[in-house]
Amino acid sequence: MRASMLRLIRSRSSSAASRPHLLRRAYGSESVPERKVAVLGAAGGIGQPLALLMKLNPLVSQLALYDIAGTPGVAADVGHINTRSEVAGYVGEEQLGQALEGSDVVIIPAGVPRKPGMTRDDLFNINAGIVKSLCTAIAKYCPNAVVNMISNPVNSTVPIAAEVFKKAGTYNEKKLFGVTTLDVVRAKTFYAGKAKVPVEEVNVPVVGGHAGITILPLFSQAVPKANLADEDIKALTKRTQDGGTEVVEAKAGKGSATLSMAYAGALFADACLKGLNGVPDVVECSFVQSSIITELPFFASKVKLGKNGVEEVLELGPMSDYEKQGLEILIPELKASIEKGIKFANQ
Ligand SMILES: NC(=O)c1ccc[n+]([C@@H]2O[C@H](COP(=O)([O-])OP(=O)(O)OC[C@H]3O[C@@H](n4cnc5c(N)ncnc54)[C@H](O)[C@@H]3O)[C@@H](O)[C@H]2O)c1
Ligand SMILES: O=C(O)C[C@H](O)C(=O)O
Repeated sequence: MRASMLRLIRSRSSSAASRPHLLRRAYGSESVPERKVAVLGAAGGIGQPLALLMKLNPLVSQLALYDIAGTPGVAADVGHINTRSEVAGYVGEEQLGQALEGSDVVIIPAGVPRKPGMTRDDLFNINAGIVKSLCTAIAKYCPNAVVNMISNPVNSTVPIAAEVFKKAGTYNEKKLFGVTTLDVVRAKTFYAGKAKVPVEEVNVPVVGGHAGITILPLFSQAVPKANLADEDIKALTKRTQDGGTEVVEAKAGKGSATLSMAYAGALFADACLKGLNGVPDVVECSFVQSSIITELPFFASKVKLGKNGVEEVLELGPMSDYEKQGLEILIPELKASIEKGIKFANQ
């Protein structure tokens, strides 16, 4: 999201916000299409700040906030912010169809979070069913939408979504994304701190999946370059892999990452919207259907985003021996999580 653009929108009066043609002029000759974004689980720990951040995004014209409870309040609150999008709250299954209809992007942070001592896979029993029913509705009401899956365990919920869409005859592998942006956000932050480089200049690809050792940051490709010792790289890798657990333990039973996840989710949704709008060279890491990288059907890697979703899954690039070893080790665990999701969706 361009800060200058946001300032321009904010400086317009609220009456202009209800007249989209005036907002179009604010972008000069650029045509900014209407885009509907739906957030499922919008009253939750991630959902609320994510709703706020999507309300601040000038690429969004309609924001649908859905949950099983609490969304009228969240929608009324966020809806008073004088930015472009119209906000509506939807509550309960009978309003899910309305929330989804016409959506370009659906973001799913619905489901239970971890408590200390739990793995992400421990969430499977509850979250798999939630994701299955939400994806069944997506297939019915907005089969062409880009889906950003946040609900854990992402390594299994993305395959569940794919199977549900396949059964409904709506699966488009270019439009289903597991959101792994928080791993990239953490890797950037931790690397900048250790390498003592400005964090806003840092880039680090993170590949594999989104749980423990399946999270593989490629610090050998980090920019700006820094000559960190092997021990430092190992510690940074471990901290990135355990980033979620670090937050779960610090919150001591009150859930997992919500604010940093909302930031990461908003960043990834913004990249998807830019891709849909034809902005060139939008590249983010994401857990997607993948055939060129490993034998696994899904894998997180750098992905080029375009008007149809995934435009290209990019190769991993040169890796250190330590990273190659990490890649080998993660494959059996990631494979099992993917298979678990596929099996669940088909039973
Ligand atoms: N991908 C990632 O990097 C990442 C990061 C952080 C958290 N997460 C995951 O995101 C999920 C949500 O975390 P949270 O902290 O926001 O949890 P939360 O409990 O605070 O919020 C979850 C929300 O989902 C709603 N919900 C439950 N069932 C629903 C359904 N059938 N339809 C719609 N909404 C439903 C709940 O009412 C609640 O408001 C968890 O599974 C968590 O593990 C993923
Ligand atoms: O760790 C969790 O359970 C939530 C999330 O996957 C995270 O990485 O913070």
